[in-house]
Amino acid sequence: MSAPRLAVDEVTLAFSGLLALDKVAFTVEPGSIHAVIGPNGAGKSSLLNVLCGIYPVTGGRILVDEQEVTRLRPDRVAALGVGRTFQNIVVSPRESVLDNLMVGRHGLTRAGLVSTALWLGRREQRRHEARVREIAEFVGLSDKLDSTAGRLPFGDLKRLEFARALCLEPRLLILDEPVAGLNATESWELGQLVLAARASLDLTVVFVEHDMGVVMSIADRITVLDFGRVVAEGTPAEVRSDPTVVSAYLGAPDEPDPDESDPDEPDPDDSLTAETEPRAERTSP
Ligand SMILES: Nc1ncnc2c1ncn2[C@@H]1O[C@H](COP(=O)(O)OP(=O)(O)OP(=O)(O)O)[C@@H](O)[C@H]1O
Repeated sequence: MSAPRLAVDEVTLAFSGLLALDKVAFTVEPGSIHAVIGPNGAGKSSLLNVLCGIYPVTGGRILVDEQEVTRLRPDRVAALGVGRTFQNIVVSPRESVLDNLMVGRHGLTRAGLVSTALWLGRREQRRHEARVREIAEFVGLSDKLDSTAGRLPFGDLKRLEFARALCLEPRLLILDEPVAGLNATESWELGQLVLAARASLDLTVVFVEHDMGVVMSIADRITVLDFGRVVAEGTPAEVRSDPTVVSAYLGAPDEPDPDESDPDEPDPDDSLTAETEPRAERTSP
């Protein structure tokens, strides 16, 4: 199955009076990488949660290709090929890397999560394990498969989260702050992995990220949220020069560095800096 189109159509999400999302609308073209950015509290995680069926929308529609997923349960959305990672790493710290990745396969089996350990026949288990090993190799974790997940360095944990989402064989991959907490080199490497996964696995990718170096270097298009509303949308070049975005979220661009040595590798200290401090409580949506 090929990479799907995602359509977010006037989606609204209210939490007892607070509009976390206010008629949010955008389209993600098949095979593209789409970033969602905005200040803290803008509604980015809420958006990812409605895309995955974790939060039921208050209004509007979400379509993956022609399939409306708006009111499907998270497991039904996942079964349609929507995989995701979470802002806070969710792995089983006492299990091995291999077992954590095998759990990522449960949605593809008839047995389901409860009986992951009792799965079907040995042949199917071997088939899943072979695929897990390929994915571990792809993300650079093949020599850590027997390690206990809780003992991994943070950079490997982020790769494990990413790999586990890939183990679902998603068509639409949703990443919540994939490089948060990583250093500049690790962030750049994970960004390159997202690009490689899109190319080799034929994925559509939606991700939330505060690291503007990564956003600007891997996103095809960017949607900017503020107070639950779309305030800008466009290519990285369009968004970084949009005065509304610059004043609401991005700092002013610096002068270009004439000594920049490798134009292919993004400067970890990208000239745009995102506001990541907590914002004052909103007064009106
Ligand atoms: N479960 C919830 N119950 C009530 N309010 C919520 C809930 N989840 C989010 N909110 C509120 O919805 C608004 C949007 O929050 P959300 O977490 O989506 O923002 P965000 O852009 O992801 O922020 P951050 O960058 O800090 O992760 C905030 O005002 C938040 O307090």
